[in-house]
This record gives sequence, C-alpha cells and structure tokens, in this order.
Amino acid sequence: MSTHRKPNVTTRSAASASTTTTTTTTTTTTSPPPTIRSPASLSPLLPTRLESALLAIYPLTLLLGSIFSTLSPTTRSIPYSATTQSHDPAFAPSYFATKKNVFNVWFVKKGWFWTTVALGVFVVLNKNMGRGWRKRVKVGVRWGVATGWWVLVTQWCFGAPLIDRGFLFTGGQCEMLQQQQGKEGMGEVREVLTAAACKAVGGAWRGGHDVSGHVFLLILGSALLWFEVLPAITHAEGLRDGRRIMMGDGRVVSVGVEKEDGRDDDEGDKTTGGGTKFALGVAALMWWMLLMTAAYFHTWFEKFTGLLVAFAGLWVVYFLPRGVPGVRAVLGMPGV
Ligand SMILES: CCCCCCCCCCCCCCCC(=O)SCCNC(=O)CCNC(=O)[C@H](O)C(C)(C)COP(=O)(O)OP(=O)(O)OC[C@H]1O[C@@H](n2cnc3c(N)ncnc32)[C@H](O)[C@@H]1OP(=O)(O)O
Repeated sequence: MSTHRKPNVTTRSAASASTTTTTTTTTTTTSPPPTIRSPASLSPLLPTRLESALLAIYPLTLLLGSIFSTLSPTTRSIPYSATTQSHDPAFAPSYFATKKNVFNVWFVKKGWFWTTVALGVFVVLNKNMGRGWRKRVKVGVRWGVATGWWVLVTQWCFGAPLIDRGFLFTGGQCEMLQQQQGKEGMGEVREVLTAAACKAVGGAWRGGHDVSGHVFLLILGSALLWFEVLPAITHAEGLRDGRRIMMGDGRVVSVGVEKEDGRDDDEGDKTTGGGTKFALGVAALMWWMLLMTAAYFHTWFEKFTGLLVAFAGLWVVYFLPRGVPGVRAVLGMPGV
C-alpha cells in the first residue's frame, strides 16, 4: 500500500540516500522513512494524532473548570448572575473569580496584543527560520488571517461583531431598549446593537446566547502560538513530517516534500531561545486563564460555543492549507 507513495516522500532525502551503500535497498523496504508513518486513511484536513491530543487539552480544560464550578461547595453557594456572567464580586470564591483581577485586566482583555507580541518576538529571535524572509512572511500572513477572525468575531463585522450579532439573533437585546425610558439615552438604534454600546449607556445585555469571548480568544491565541512554535523546536513527527498534505494532482503525501530544496532548516538545531520561551510562556498563561474562566465565568454552552468558534478559525489557518494547495501557497505551513 505504501510503496506507491514512497517516491513522493523520499525526495527530500535523495541526496543523503545517494551516499549510502547498496544494503540500504533492503533497509528501506523493511523500515519506511518517518515521513510516511501516519495512517494512510488520515485526511490532510484533520490533525495528526499528536495535534489532536494537544487540541483535546482545550475541551478537557473547559470540562475540568466547569466540573469544578459545579462540585465546589464554595463556588456553588455563591449566587451566579447570568447577566454579568460572573459570581457576585462581594463574595467571589477566588481572586481569579473577580473581573478586576490583574491577569484579566492586563492580560486577557488585551490578549490579542500579547499574542501578537509573543509571536513577533518568536519570529524575530528564532534562528531556526533561516536567514530569508519567506518563512517569516508566511507566519505574518497566518497571523493576519487569525487576526481577521478575531476582529470579525469580537470587534467588528461590518457593524456589530459576530458574537453580538449571534446574541441578537438568538433573541437577546439591550434591556434598556425594552424599557422605553432607556431608549432616549441611547441615541441611534445601531449603537445598542453591540454589548459594548449597551454597557456604556448602563444597559443590560440580556436574553440571547453570548458566546464566551474569553474562551474564544484564549484558545485562538494560545493555539496559534504553539502551532507556530512547536514545529520549530521539536522532533515529534506528529508536529512535523507526520502532517499530510494534498498535492495539486490529488496525491496525499507528507509535508516533507514541500520543504525548501528538500532541506529541513530546522533539523538538528532545536534551540529554545528567549523568543520560544516567551511565546510558550504566554500560551501557558493563556491556558491558566482559560481554566479560571471555565471555573468561574459563563455557562457550559457559552464556553462550548467559544471553543467551536476558536477551532473554526484554527482549522482555516492550520488545516485547510493542508488539503487545498492554492490556500497552502498563500498561508504556508509552520516549519515548512
Ligand atoms: C527583539 C524583539 C523584537 C520584538 C518584535 C515584536 C513586535 C511586536 C509588535 C507589537 C505590535 C503590537 C500590535 C498589536 C496589535 C493588536 O493586536 S491591538 C489589539 C489589542 N486588543 C486586544 O488585545 C483586545 C483583546 N480583547 C478582546 O478581544 C475582548 O476583550 C475579549 C477577550 C474577547 C473578551 O470580551 P468580553 O466582552 O470580556 O467577553 P466575555 O468573555 O464574554 O466576558 C464576559 C464578562 O465576563 C468576564 N470574564 C470572563 N472570563 C473572565 C476571567 N477569566 N476573569 C475575569 N473576568 C472574566 C469579562 O471580564 C466580561 O465582563 P465585562 O467586562 O463585560 O463586565
């Protein structure tokens, strides 16, 4: 089964193969090169096993936090307000259960800034990207698409962001709009089509489904960081050549065939310099804040939809290019 794929995946090692003795023929038939070890049935549009395991950390974290909030006697005994999406701050069960906690105010609420800085530092300081700009530009393009998704979902989507549109679509509205006296203070009706405008005029954003912006941003930002960083610092096949791509003629091969001149810039020198540590540190803090969000804020369903919306963006940036050569030409793939 694997023999007809072998020529596609061994191109990158052709140079080294020519230096080996004739006995290599026997060796190659019995022990296939690492680039074809992934199950043949795996679609390039799906994560490798290792990527799946890493991505599974997110739903598991949400589950863990939600179970904790359900079972913890302290958390359960304090009233939860669906409108503020939090516990009464006067009785907050933990420092992390208050909205004003310093990590929320300076880190999560500015989470895309931190994601950008961490990625920027990694790209500038990481030696494994080679001397040219090609790989760095592709990282920038992927960041641009992820940023576009963040903007559309949380900031602006030709008017209200998608989260607010979803809230209104599912029957929510600014409570003051329902009460006639509130309408005057709000000015244009368009202004109250966003949660921010509603809160600014003292209204309550109630009644609809509010996708968790925190869950969305923390998953999108942290996964973006490790999807970019890990292929550059690990030998794990599931994050490197175990990734499968579809070629223009429909063949599914290892991503190894697309490496520049068959060369693997990253091989051998797996440095974890300051840029890498900083980026992974930001991703780790994001994971912690995700756990805190899961434990103290939002409903189960709000967290679940935050996860889905983040995964949708990640799929477009990191998995769609594997199955569509045209998209791959624009977005590239980390470590390739
Ligand atoms: C040599 C080296 C060279 C280096 C070279 C580097 C180059 C480096 C270039 C830099 C250049 C930068 C350029 C950046 C360019 C940008 O990226 S600028 C963008 C900066 N802006 C941001 O990052 C903003 C990010 N924030 C957001 O998008 C939104 O605030 C969020 C995070 C989506 C959250 O929205 P939200 O409305 O809070 O929504 P939600 O999650 O539903 O929360 C509901 C409520 O529960 C609360 N809540 C939920 N979870 C929690 C929690 N865990 N804790 C407390 N409260 C919570 C919320 O606070 C919220 O309460 P309210 O505030 O509404 O009362």
